[in-house]
Amino acid sequence: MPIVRNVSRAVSQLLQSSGCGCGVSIVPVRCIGVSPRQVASDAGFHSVSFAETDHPRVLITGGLGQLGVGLAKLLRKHFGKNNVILSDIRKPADNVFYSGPFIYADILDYKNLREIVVNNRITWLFHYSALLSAVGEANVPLARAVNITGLHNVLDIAAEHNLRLFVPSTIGAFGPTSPRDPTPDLCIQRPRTIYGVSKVHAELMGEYYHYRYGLDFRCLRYPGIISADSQPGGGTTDYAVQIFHDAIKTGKFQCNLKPDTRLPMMYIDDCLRATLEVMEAPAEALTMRTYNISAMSFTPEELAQEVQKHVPELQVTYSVDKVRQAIADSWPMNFDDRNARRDWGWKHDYDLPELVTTMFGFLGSDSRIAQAN
Ligand SMILES: NC(=O)c1ccc[n+]([C@@H]2O[C@H](COP(=O)([O-])OP(=O)(O)OC[C@H]3O[C@@H](n4cnc5c(N)ncnc54)[C@H](O)[C@@H]3O)[C@@H](O)[C@H]2O)c1
Ligand SMILES: C[C@@H](O)[C@H](N)C(=O)O
Repeated sequence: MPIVRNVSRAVSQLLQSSGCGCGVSIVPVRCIGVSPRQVASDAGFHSVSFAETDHPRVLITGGLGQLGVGLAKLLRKHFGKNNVILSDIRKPADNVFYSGPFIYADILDYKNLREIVVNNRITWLFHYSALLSAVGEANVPLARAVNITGLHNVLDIAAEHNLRLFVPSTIGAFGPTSPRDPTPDLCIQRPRTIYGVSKVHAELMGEYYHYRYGLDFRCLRYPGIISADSQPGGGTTDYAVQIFHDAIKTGKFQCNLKPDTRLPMMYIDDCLRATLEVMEAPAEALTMRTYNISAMSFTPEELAQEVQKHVPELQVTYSVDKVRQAIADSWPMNFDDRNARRDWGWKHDYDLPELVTTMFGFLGSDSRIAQAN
């Protein structure tokens, strides 16, 4: 009994002393072991010049998905090519492999991840590995492992090595009982997908580590992201990328959501710029550690009409995927991002017309538009 009392006294003292989130010295260090793996010595990022050390040393996990390669490109422009390491468990395409440092990193392998962070003196970590909403429902055990166990590894390593940590969340962190039009930063969050549950968990764990251990955790809830030169990884908002490819290739598009399904969306350049901006924001400016960010919101029907301004002969049909539709029906229709705009000056550049024009500019639709006219 006295032991229990002593322990609970110690815990309550700890909790009281760490409430401000500043300067807490205890971090969740896991048992130190010898890693069986070695980072390749020819990876090309060990010999940095002195000037390069002024910049953050960045690691991106899950970097070969829809967003990671673009993020690496943006960060390399700002911090230098060799200061940004892209990682994934997949094999990179030639152009990605030769554009800057790439390394194999499985976020479920704690020791390997720690070794990469230590050997490369990483100071900022962007944690992009995840299974998205639709693929997550198709393989719940894997989604749980990658999205939850993987996050635990990343959090511990980040806290142990004093990293600034970015973890993206999503509109999918809300559910049918959340206010949907608009959805504020702070409201009820009861998502019905393993993806959403894992992202709420990430938000809460990151904030807990911030207040408990002083971890510099930063998180943005992204809308559905639309990009031209990278493919989405199995989400509910994927249709909004596919329509552009199909419009150009076949002039026919079969949408897997109902025509009036309204969801928040964003062009990739806005999303990546927001990510860099929140990471660079002074800590004093951040009144919260998890922010909604918003740009536009549309339905498949509205997107199709805008696309048809560029490809008038596009034929759109609807064949609803029940799983994706149920997910979309539980997500926000509009996102309230006033806190991000107030605290660190978030401002989107792309609305729907600019998005569609930019996508066709990238995908080289000129010949098709010419044919249509
Ligand atoms: N793309 C969007 O519309 C969107 C919207 C909201 C939030 N997000 C979030 O942004 C992040 C990046 O999204 P994305 O669209 O690039 O995802 P994606 O599905 O395209 O890519 C995820 C990457 O994670 C990797 N991965 C899977 N298991 C791994 C493991 N064990 N170790 C290391 N890597 C592993 C995959 O190989 C893949 O390349 C995710 O966390 C996602 O939840 C994306
Ligand atoms: C919105 C988002 O997190 C992802 N694009 C998905 O649909 O799952």
